[in-house]
Amino acid sequence: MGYVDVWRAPLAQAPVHATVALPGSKSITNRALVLAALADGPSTITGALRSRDTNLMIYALRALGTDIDGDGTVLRVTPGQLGSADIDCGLAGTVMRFLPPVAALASGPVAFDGDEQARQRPLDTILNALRAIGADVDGNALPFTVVGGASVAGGTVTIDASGSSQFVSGLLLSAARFDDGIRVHHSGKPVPSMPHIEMTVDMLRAAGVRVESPSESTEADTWIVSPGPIRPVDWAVEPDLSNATAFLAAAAVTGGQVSVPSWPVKTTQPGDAIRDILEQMGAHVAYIDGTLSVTGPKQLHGIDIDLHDIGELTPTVAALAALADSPSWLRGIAHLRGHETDRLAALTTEINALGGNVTETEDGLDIVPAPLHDGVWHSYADHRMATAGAILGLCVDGIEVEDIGTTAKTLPDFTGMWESLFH
Ligand SMILES: O=C(O)C1=C[C@@H](OP(=O)(O)O)[C@@H](O)[C@H](O)C1
Ligand SMILES: C=C(OP(=O)(O)O)C(=O)O
Repeated sequence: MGYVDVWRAPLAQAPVHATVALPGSKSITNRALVLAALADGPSTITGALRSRDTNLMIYALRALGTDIDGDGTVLRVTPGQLGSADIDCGLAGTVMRFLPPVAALASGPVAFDGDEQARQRPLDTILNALRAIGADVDGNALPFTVVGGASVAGGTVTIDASGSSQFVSGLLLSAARFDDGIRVHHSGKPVPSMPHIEMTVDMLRAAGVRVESPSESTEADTWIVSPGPIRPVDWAVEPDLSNATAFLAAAAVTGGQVSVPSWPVKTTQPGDAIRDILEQMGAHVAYIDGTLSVTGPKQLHGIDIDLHDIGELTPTVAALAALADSPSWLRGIAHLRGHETDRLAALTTEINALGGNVTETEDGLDIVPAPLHDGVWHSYADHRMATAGAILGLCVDGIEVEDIGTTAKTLPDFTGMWESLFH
């Protein structure tokens, strides 16, 4: 038998009371790094997340020719000539979807590979889109090679982005550097995670790039980026609100109170939606002087919710729902089958293995609360599966989370931060 790395999730003996400062957002950090590498001068990034996904982005951009200085949360990024490189994507969607368009601008071949599980994640949409706008790409999934030709024609491309918003974000982030910019038209079922595309558009605009998004253009589902320079920016990264949701959930399920400082007043991060979700489930949420505080009720209630725009929150919401006093229906998240793992299957299997009653539907999960018991919670190399196990472990004695270390994808000190909830 092989060695299984298990972590005994702490049971909350009393309501959790804590203030938790979260490190920077993965999504904002990795966008800032790409834009800084493509800019026409040096940028700084403060409050950068340092985690597996962001370190992979840093190593990849350095390999491509970018100078990135600083080993902490303050980074100085100086763009360089983009050239041949070998890129390890790990399991990071942002690396495998944001960098192929950058690689197309390099002066030679750029080989991409990643974790075993990453080879299952959908990529053909963006690789085909790159071919359609003049890039030379060999392969349709990891491993693949982009043979950079120092420039990309750009122009109009129609894609089906119903599998991931990152296909659109990836194309838009580099497009100002294409000869003709880009006009991306989506055709297919609705695009998920739209706030993440708004995040891309907002950050491009902050870097001086002209972008038309569907809300302003006459054409639905169409984004247009004009060719032109990407300006250097001093980026200040917001805390990662998706990672914050697990800690806020700790208050919600134990009847305690957790506060997260530096919660942005206005943000495109999907994690902001946890405020409404927790209120709907019966928690009290207060936002005072930039600090978000959640106070848990005696008992949480179920929720009927479309998570299409905020799919990243599903593992947290599923854990909350499994501990509620009435059924929940989580809808609009078929695309989660292409995340780090098939999250719909993983959540169903793992909650049911503890005695739960979850049914996987075509586009989500039906969760009927049932008494849960001890057992091993498998993570499937998915950071958010691991944190969902930790949430359940607060209320169910004897949950052992296998591969808790996988949380390092976006939060290297997860266990330290989680254990600090009890001091
Ligand atoms: O652009 C981004 O930073 C992200 C977009 C979303 O991807 P999908 O649209 O594939 O869900 C999200 O789930 C992922 O965690 C991060
Ligand atoms: C889907 C996720 O990550 P990725 O950026 O790898 O797609 C996630 O963090 O929930």
